[in-house]
Amino acid sequence: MSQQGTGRPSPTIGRWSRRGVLGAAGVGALGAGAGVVAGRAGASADGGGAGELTYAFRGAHQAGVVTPVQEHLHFAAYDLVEGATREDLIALLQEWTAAAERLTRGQPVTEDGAVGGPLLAPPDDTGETLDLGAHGLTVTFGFGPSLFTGELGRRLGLTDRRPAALNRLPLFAFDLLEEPISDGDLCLQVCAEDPHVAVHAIRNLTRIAFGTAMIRWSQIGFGRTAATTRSQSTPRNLFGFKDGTANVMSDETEALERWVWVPDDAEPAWMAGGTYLVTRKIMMTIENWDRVSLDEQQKIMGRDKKEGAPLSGGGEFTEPDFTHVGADGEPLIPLDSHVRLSHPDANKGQRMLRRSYNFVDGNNPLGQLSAGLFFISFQRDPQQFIDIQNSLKADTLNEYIRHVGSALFAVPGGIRPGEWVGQFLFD
Ligand SMILES: C=CC1=C(C)c2cc3[nH]c(cc4nc(cc5[nH]c(cc1n2)c(C)c5CCC(=O)O)C(CCC(=O)O)=C4C)c(C)c3C=C
Ligand SMILES: [Fe+2]
Repeated sequence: MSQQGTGRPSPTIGRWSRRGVLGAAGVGALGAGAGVVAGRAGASADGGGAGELTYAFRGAHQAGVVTPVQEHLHFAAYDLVEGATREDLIALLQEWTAAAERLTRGQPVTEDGAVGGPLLAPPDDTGETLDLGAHGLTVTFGFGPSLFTGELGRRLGLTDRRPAALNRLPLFAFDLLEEPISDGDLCLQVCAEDPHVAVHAIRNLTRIAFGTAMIRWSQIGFGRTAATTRSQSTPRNLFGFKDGTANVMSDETEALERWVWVPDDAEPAWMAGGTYLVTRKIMMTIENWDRVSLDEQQKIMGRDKKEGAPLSGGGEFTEPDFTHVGADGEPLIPLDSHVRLSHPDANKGQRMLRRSYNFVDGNNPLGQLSAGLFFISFQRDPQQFIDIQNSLKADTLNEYIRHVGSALFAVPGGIRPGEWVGQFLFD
């Protein structure tokens, strides 16, 4: 059985159409390679389950952007090691492509895998997910600004390939960034319905990178805090509020073209069909939040806690009405509320696709949970994030959160059979 997970992206998007290779026959042949087609191939002994869910690795766009948001995340940013060459990077991207494609099918990283190789050599695959299946695994590749700049950019011959929009994110008001958990030359966003599967993917892809790139920072996330299809329920973040209600959804074709996917005629050409990925590690002082009254919590968010409805009235999906005032003459959705300040009305109409996760990294010495939101957004131009984040300067939510990590990556478009992720960067 196979199912169409979401609307299939237009086959005329990006690099795919530019090279003019997609006639009607081509589209048909690529149907299952559009990056968002989900399948449950075969049936397991126990009648099947989430383990069999797969998303196509190849398609007009990389998987892991509009794909229905999975429950688990393992995100890793990498730096190239001292002396790594252009050839090393190309070889790494080719190996990562081959391994990631196999993993997303529920297979080990190579044909020999965990148990099929020589007895006297370490196995190619670490083996801890041998019996688990794909669990809807996606692997999304990104390139950081530092890959294109300075001595590294020159050594890799990539200085003139940097998209003008790919710069380190600026320092925002209230930022308390920690350098070791910010930025990076490369990134892999791995999402799956099973945490073991996500961690296994990062573990094995990192192992493949040995000698060329090493992890700079990484983040495990649980419990998606966004939806990308209306068929998914809206999840809640660690402040207990529904998060993702007004997200750009995978069937909003026009909005995706306008706000998420880099267009066909954009510069540089290798970014056609791609997007820009922002990560922000945001600590949430949940112990302080938990001492705030329900009324105040709702005013800070601008939505009610139970339904996620805007404080101006209606249900979860009713558009907020920022003109409504209460008996006291004050706006029902406060001027400094998160929803008012992040809304397109306050941001020149701009939107973004959010794909964030909750995290708890143990606790601090005061016995408080080191909890927060690993914010991930995808946008056609990083300026969308920059504008919205600047607008959040006046947000009352800032009293309860602290941005400690920040990164921007260029996510190249999807690939066809025989190609490898990032190939057109090196043309
Ligand atoms: C710069 C972008 C954003 C950051 C950083 C951010 C942090 C953040 N958000 C919440 C909780 C909620 N956010 C909600 C909506 C919302 N947030 C952003 C952007 C950022 N949030 C946008 C663009 C939107 C949508 C605005 C709109 O179009 O109406 C909501 C409401 C429900 C929803 O629509 O998702 C909640 C709740 C937290 C806790 C947080 C930092 C920890
Ligand atoms: Fe938000």
